[in-house]
Amino acid sequence: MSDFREQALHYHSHPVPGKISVELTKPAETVQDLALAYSPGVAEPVREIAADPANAYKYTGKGNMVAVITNGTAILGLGNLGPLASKPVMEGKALLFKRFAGLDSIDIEVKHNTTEDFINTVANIADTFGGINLEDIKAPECFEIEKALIERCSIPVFHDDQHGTAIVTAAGMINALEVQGKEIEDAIIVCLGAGAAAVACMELLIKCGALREHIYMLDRKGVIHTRRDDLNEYKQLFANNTDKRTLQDVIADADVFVGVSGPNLLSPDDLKLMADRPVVFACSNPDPEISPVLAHGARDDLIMATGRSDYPNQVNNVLCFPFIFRGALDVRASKINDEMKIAAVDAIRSIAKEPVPAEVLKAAGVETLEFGAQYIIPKPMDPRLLPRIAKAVAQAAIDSGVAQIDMPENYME
Ligand SMILES: O=C([O-])CC(=O)C(=O)O
Ligand SMILES: [Mg+2]
Repeated sequence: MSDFREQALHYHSHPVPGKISVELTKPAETVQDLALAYSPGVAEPVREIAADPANAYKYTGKGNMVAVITNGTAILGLGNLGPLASKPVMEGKALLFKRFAGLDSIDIEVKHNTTEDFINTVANIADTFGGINLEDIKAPECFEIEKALIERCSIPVFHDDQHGTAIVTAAGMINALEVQGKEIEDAIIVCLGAGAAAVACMELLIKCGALREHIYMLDRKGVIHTRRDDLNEYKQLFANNTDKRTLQDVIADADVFVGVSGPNLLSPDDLKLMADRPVVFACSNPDPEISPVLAHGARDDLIMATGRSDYPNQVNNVLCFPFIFRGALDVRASKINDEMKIAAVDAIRSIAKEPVPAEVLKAAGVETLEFGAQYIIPKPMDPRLLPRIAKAVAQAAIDSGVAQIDMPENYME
C-alpha cells in the first residue's frame, strides 16, 4: 500500500506539479498574430459581446469550459479538509472532463465564511463559464447552495456528488435488479448515509419507480424515522414510519444496500441478513462500506458494486458528469433538469446491455464482458458513453424546452 502511496504522490508531482495546464487554440507567433489576439484586434469581439452576450459563445472559450467549484467541506469520503486540500480532486475532475468529453475545465477552491458568501462568489463569476460543476460540498449546505445558484445563474449548475452519483447509481441499480429478477417497485432499500449523494440517489430512484416507504435511510444516529426530532428538512423527506432503529433491524430481508457513508460500516454478518439475491452498492470513496472480497466471501448470490476502478461494477460519477455537461453545453441548455438526468440513466443502462467493443475489453484487461452480475454498468473508458449520453441529454434538453440552440448538425455521429 505504501508503494501505491509513493506512486500516487509521484504521479501528482512529476514531471510537473499537478494534473492540468492551459493550451492555446490560436497561433501567437508573429506580430500580426498578436495584433489579432490582443490589442487592437481583441477589441472587435469585445464590441460584439457587449452588443449581444450570446456572442461570447462565438468568440471565446466560454461554451466549452466547465468550472469545478468546491469549498472542500466533503472531499470524497475523507471529510472536511478545507479548500486547498481538495485541489487534487478538483484537478482530477478537470482531467476527466477533458479526457472523456473534450471539455476544458478549471478548478476553483473557495474559502468563505457564510453559505451566502460562497453563493455570491460563485454567482459573480458564473458568466465566465459554460457550466458549473459543484463538487465535494457537504450536506445540508450543498442543497441550499445548488438551489440558489440554479436560480441565479443562466448556465447549468450541477452538484456532481448528488446528481452524477445518483444517475450512475440509478442506472446500475435498475440493471442489477433486472439481473437479479427483481422490480424496483418491490425493492426494500437500505441507504447508509444521509448526505448529498444519499438524498439525491434516493430521490432519483423514486423517480425511477422505487417507493419512498420502502426506503430506510440511516445517518450517524441510526434509522431516520418519523419520531426523531433532530432531522433537517432534507432528512425529514426520508423519515420512515417504523419501529426499526439500527442497521441490523433494517438490513434484515432488504433487497438493496446503498452505501454512501464511510469505510467498513457494513459487516459480513449484516450482509448475511439480506434477502435472497441482494444488490449491494458500497460507494464510499476511496474505501467502500464493505470490501468486495469480504462481501463475496459472505455470500455468492449478490451483485456488488463500488466507487472504485479496481473492482468490477464501478458506480462512480465519472460515468456521468463529463457526458451530461457535454450534451448540456452543446445545445446551450440553461439548466440540467430531471428529463436530462433520466435520459442519462437510460443511455447508461442501454450501453451495458450491448456487446462490448474490443478496445474496452483491452483497457479493462479482461477477455469478455457480458451484461450480468459482474457487468451491470459500462466501463468509464467506453467510447460509446460520450456520443450516447451527450446526444440523449441534448435531445432531452431540446424536448423539455431548456435548450437555447438546436441540435448541432450530425451531432456525435
Ligand atoms: O471522486 C470520486 O471518485 C467520486 C466523487 O465525486 C466523490 O467520491 O466525491
Ligand atoms: Mg465528489
